[in-house]
Amino acid sequence: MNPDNLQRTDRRTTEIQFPLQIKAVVIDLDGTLLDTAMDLASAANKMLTELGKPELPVATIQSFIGKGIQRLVKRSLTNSLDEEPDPELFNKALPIYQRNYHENLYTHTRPFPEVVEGLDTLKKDGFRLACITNKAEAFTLPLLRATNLLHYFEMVLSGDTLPKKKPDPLPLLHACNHFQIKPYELLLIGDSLNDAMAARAAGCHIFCVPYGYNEGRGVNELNCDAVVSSLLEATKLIKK
Ligand SMILES: O=C(O)COP(=O)(O)O
Ligand SMILES: [Mg+2]
Repeated sequence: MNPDNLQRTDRRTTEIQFPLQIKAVVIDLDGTLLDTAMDLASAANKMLTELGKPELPVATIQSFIGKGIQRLVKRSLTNSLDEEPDPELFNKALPIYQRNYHENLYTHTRPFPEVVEGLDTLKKDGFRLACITNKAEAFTLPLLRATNLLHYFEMVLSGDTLPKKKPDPLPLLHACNHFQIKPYELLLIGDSLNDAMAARAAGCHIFCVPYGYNEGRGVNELNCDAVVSSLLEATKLIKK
């Protein structure tokens, strides 16, 4: 085992006691609340077709999800995680992507299993709830409304709501300020390295679900307090 893992295991068993005492729960959208990959991938492939480029496998595009729509478009254009496309091509591609995604925002998108049951339980148990996503607000709000999840959340912070998005801690610190709580009284439930890094940087707790989108990084690699099979499972590890 590498020393980093040893340190992490040690920190978990000595400092973390379950059930965790917290006041608010913040939940990631893509890959945690909603299974959006199919609709995100179809919009990317329609964009590629309109630009005369070959389509990509859905699994490839799924591995590009995590850092917002602009990054997803860049990754789809270059078929790589980090390469920058020609700026002119990107400027042409972005509105094509946005139009296609708007047209089919929730054709296949559904909540993952036990999301609704988990949110009902969190609400019944009296936790304050927010959604924090890297997705642009123009897509976030219609999607949460269409899937009947919007009413659970006191606050929704999208990728373009604040000057910085996850993995920056700003959205989580903004939520702590809104709820008037300390960072350690807030739990983020997410699916990716962006969530884990944001939570650690803010000093919040973090649980990860294993079924989401993680840019090719297995959930066990992430520095989180627990891996939970669903939102409903998460409710068993926390108390007010
Ligand atoms: O829009 C993305 O790329 C990811 O969004 P998320 O933060 O809800 O996972
Ligand atoms: Mg996510």
